[in-house]
Amino acid sequence: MIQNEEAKDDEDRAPAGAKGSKKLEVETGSRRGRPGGRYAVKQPYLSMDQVAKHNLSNDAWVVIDGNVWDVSDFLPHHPGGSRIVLANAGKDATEIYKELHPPNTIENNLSPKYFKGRIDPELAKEASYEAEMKRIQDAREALPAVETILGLQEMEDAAKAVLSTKSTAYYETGALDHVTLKENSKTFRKCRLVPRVMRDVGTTSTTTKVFGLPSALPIYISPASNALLGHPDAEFNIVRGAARTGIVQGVSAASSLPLNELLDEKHNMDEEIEEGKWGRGLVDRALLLTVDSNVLGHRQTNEKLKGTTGDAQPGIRAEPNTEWPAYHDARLNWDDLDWLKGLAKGTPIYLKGVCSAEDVQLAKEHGLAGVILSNHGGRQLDYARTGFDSLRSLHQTKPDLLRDPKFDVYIDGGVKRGSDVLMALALGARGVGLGRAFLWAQTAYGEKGVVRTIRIMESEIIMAMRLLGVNKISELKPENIECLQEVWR
Ligand SMILES: Cc1cc2nc3c(=O)[nH]c(=O)nc-3n(C[C@H](O)[C@H](O)[C@H](O)COP(=O)(O)O)c2cc1C
Repeated sequence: MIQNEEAKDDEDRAPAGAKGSKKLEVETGSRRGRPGGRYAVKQPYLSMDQVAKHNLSNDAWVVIDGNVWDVSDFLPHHPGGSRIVLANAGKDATEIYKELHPPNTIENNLSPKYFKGRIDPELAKEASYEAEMKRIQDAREALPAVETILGLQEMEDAAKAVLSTKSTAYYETGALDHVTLKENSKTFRKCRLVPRVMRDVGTTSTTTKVFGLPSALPIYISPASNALLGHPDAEFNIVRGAARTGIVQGVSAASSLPLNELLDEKHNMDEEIEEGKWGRGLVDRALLLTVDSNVLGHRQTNEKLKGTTGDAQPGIRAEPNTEWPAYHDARLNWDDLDWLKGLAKGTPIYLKGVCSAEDVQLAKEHGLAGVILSNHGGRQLDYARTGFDSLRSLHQTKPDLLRDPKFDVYIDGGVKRGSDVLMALALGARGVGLGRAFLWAQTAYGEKGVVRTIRIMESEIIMAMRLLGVNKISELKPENIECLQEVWR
């Protein structure tokens, strides 16, 4: 493949890897080789079987976007080495080519004589689907054992290896320029933990209540849509993992599986888990009203990939559903809460997606059970501040709201380590949500990935508590944390 990150659609520019390619008959900067252009000749479609015969170093064809190219002469000049090209000879190489090259690299650099024809677009689609299946299957087989995954970043990397480009983009993306998205992952770096020493921490306990429900840990699974893009068992993986470990799961209204099926699965888990210590009874509900999504955020990465192929996975729905018009309503306002409270019939309601201390105050005045300080994983309003910064601001401006035993404040966004969780708790959050972490986990290893992620967080939380000199969650105090003055940076 031609590896040239820098190459642009520039008429005067040397071809990709120009130095090494000089001997080759490439048309410098020319677009004449572009299929369908000036030199395009009407000819019957080629079949993939025909292409497959050209898989030798002196006779190598590849298919890119349905166009067939003879790359035999180019092999020795490929800046990334001939081996990678040869490995794709006789095949549809669209996927790997696109990962490594700017658009039109091949068209702009190879002479038209190397253009052999086109594959029937329908067949090309099928071939690239099959190539993607094969890549995913191979990647799954190459995944390391789940027990060897040591941190949440490793879990994310494992998931990305087995996901299609499009599904990765759907999970990963943020709104517009990703300012908030990137900020989320850095937000905890502005603070430091302040340990106390010589305290007996031999009996550390992480148990607490999250959304009024008993929880083994001060973390919960934040609701996220479309788990089915990552794994055929989708949200079942998450239900099972949460039940096994005793943490609370938020279910998205845009979940790929219906709520009643997830609740049935929860009951089944309760039967299965002998001790039932954490599993049983947790189908009690709290209602999270997402208020940062009155319109769907502007996610350009997803929009760019709309209608492209290569998103399919074995047994998995191909297109992420990014629409759900019924779930967005620009008219949503505080007066709607009376209506919702009527429907909820006493089920506690939490507002998810609050940033400002004034809105936290309003939520309390409206008799709600609490709020989640969140920017929706950076997917809604770019430049919105982070959940953690909102918590810091609340702590500075209205600390009483964080001390009210009848009103809970949670945060989410960018949480990857046990220390992140402890920082939030020290400032008064009751618990911390993780969104993508569980999408990645179930994608890579299904239920086992979800359990592994929770166990990793558990061990990091316990370790950090002990090193901080804290035995119980309720012992975490603002004295345990010191932060830079700026709320964002
Ligand atoms: C792919 C994806 C889908 C999401 N879907 C929803 C949703 O349907 N409802 C909702 O309230 N939040 C949704 N969220 C936001 C999460 O609940 C959570 O706020 C966010 O992911 C936290 O950031 P993190 O991913 O860095 O942990 C989604 C997030 C992602 C990444």
